[in-house]
Amino acid sequence: MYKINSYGKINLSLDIINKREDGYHNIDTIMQLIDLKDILYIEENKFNNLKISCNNKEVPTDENNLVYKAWNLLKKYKENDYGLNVEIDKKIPIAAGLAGGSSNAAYFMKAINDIWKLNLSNDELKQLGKKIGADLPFFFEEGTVRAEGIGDVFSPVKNFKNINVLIVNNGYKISTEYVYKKIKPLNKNKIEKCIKTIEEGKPFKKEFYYNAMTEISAGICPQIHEIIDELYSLNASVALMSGSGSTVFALYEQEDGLNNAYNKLKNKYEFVYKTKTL
Ligand SMILES: C[C@@](CO)(OP(=O)(O)O)[C@H](O)COP(=O)(O)OP(=O)(O)OC[C@H]1O[C@@H](n2ccc(N)nc2=O)[C@H](O)[C@@H]1O
Ligand SMILES: Nc1ncnc2c1ncn2[C@@H]1O[C@H](COP(=O)(O)OP(=O)(O)O)[C@@H](O)[C@H]1O
Repeated sequence: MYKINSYGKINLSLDIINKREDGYHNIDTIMQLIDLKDILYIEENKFNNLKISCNNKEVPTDENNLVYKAWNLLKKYKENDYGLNVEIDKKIPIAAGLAGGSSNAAYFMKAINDIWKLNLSNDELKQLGKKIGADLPFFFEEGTVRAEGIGDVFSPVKNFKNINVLIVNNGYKISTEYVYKKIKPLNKNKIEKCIKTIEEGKPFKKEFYYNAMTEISAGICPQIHEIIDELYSLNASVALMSGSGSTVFALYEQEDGLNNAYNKLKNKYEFVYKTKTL
């Protein structure tokens, strides 16, 4: 049995640059790995197939699961007749802007590459992952990176690890596709300023953190604005929606500020987690 951590991500800032010929959008974002994680339990079976189980009944366990899509991409590289049973212990809220599904698929790909010695390079895995979703390539980079293109062209950012993060999600699921369909590219070119303020370190300057998707997602889930305001009233240094939402994350420079906000909100919203950047 192999036990694999499958970490989530937040977008420390997100800009939409323009719409591409292929219908996707060029984005400019700072992606940050966080210690909020699912756990994948993987073991071989003798049936040359993939069996997925999950403690969250809202996660599909058929070919719609992104792990299944990863299996379909990788199985042609294996030189054995074994299959795999994958149990997903789901902690990351679904359709939340935290890329839980993409993370599961990416960490599954890394694990199988190692377990079955497929000898695929990180870049080959990244290119395969991109076929499953635009968020997958990030999980072959990890840490803190600037992502452009559809989210697959990376440049380094000074690492931003071990920062206190409060994750607040009211359980409202938002379709990424819906938000991208509604959004007008803004290209506010604010990412450079956010990178600069990250490189300067603390104190965090909230005016430089920005998510171009917030207004669209808050249009269908107004509570996003309420949660942001509430987090600022609880002394968050930064409070911002992650990705297409509905998750809002807050950065706290001090542990006691984080603990105070957590204790005030933990019984008010469906998912409230204390975590750290990785
Ligand atoms: C918004 C972001 C920001 O990190 O994250 P989430 O909120 O999903 O976590 C990502 O761009 C989400 O990436 P991901 O969720 O993998 O998107 P995909 O499954 O590849 O695409 C879902 C749909 O979103 C649109 N899409 C996605 C990525 C992109 N750069 N441009 C797009 O227009 C496309 O219409 C696509 O059909
Ligand atoms: N392993 C998985 N974990 C979570 N959601 C998954 C998974 N595989 C497929 N899905 C589907 O993907 C959608 C949400 O994916 P997720 O990565 O959680 O969203 P987001 O990218 O917004 O964080 C949901 O519709 C869910 O049914």
